[in-house]
Amino acid sequence: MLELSNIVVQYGMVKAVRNVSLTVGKGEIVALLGPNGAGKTTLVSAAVGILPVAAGNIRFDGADITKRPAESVVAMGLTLTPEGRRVFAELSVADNLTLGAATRKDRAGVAEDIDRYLKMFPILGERYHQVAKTLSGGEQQMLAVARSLMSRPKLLMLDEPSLGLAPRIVERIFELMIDLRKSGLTMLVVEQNATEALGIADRGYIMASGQVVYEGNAAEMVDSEDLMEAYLGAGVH
Ligand SMILES: Nc1ncnc2c1ncn2[C@@H]1O[C@H](COP(=O)(O)OP(=O)(O)OP(=O)(O)O)[C@@H](O)[C@H]1O
Repeated sequence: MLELSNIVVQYGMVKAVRNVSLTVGKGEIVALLGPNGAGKTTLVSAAVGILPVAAGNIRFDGADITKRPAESVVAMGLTLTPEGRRVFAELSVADNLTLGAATRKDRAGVAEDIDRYLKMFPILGERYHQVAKTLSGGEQQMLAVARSLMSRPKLLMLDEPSLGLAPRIVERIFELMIDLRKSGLTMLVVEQNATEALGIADRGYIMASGQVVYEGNAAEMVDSEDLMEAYLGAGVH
């Protein structure tokens, strides 16, 4: 469904992503792991058109999207929930959700989806008219995910969805990903919680210093203590 080939992304003269190739098949959950500064956020930002690629090719759902602007990529069904619970802080939960559907024209479908996601995230229903900045960290992350889902993605990329959240909320986020997969969503998840991410993923990639240093079957990766130790060190819980 998504095919990144030999991607290079630069900040000025610095190559943050160096020749990375990665694929996500329909229905898969793929985990993208690696230490701080490895280039994971840069890679997913480039994949959705937020950052330009200096070289390489991006294909999504049969089309070349390498040079497409971000809005057009979202409209095609490839959406990123960025790192750091980025919601519109001054807007209500309701407005955040509606804005998530900005690329859609089917009003009735949007209303149905709001109902659906309020059922999936009951806390957002309780806080429906509250401004987002008054929500707890976990609630804001739920809102960020729900807002992304409002664009009706075929493939959702989640950048560190569990970052800074209490263990109980982290567990809830991972359960949610399992539910979303059952509903047919394909996902790429960037995570520091390597063990948990590989626990729900089919395959995993490990990046270090801008490159993919390992890729493999998630169950085999999580069982390999040497691998986890070598590449992920303190990131392993
Ligand atoms: N806007 C920027 N300008 C210059 N350098 C940047 C910028 N954003 C990131 N970098 C650099 O690019 C490299 C990759 O950063 P990136 O945020 O993609 O890593 P990451 O794997 O997502 O890390 P983390 O797990 O800490 O979020 C780092 O060396 C970082 O300092």
